[in-house]
Amino acid sequence: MTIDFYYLPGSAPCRAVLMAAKAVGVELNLKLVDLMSGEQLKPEFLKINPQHTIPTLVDGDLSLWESRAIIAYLVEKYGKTDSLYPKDAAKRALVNQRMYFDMGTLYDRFATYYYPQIFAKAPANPENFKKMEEAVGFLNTFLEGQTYAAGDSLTLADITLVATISSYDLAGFDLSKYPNVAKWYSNCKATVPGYDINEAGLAEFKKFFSH
Ligand SMILES: N[C@@H](CCC(=O)N[C@@H](CS)C(=O)NCC(=O)O)C(=O)O
Repeated sequence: MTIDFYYLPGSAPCRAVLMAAKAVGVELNLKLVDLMSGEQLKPEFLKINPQHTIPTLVDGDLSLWESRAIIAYLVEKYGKTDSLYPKDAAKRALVNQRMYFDMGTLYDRFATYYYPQIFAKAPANPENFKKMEEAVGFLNTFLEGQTYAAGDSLTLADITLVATISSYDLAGFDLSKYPNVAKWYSNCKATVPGYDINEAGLAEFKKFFSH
């Protein structure tokens, strides 16, 4: 059965899903949604996702959005093993914590600082920059003595976090001040399946930073 995936290559949460699908080995039927022309607000798309966000996945009767919910579903439904999203309660709890941190803190603070500048030509707010620095500092602490973001092997936490951290990097945020993050990021670039897809998406995302 075809799994439809509504996305844009540059979007960080879409990049996370594309990498996770690659890691799971599941094929997605890619459907571009042009946010710039407001395609997500068309009635056809609102029927699929009334919240009008991408990424959105349609698998049979299931219509699902929120990238971290999507990647958890892909592993649960199609993963040959549970290594990316362990069934063990404590291990899974740690993956979930990192994914919630990514959504509610790390990515949120990136968006709060950069998006008004990119999309509304607003001046930079130094207070919001400090919040971003604090968030990357938290990640640096979580990664102390760790090769991976949660546990001893690659999980969905690494995939979603690297989609975000690569956006920080692209925006010119200096990651070298956070040695654990820098080391982990470099390891992710070499080990996350489909990282080349993330790179290609970043090239699209870059256009917003060059205007
Ligand atoms: N927390 C969501 C964020 C989704 C999101 O905000 N997507 C943006 C693009 S990166 C979007 O679709 N914006 C269009 C809109 O909200 O109308 C996720 O991780 O999937």
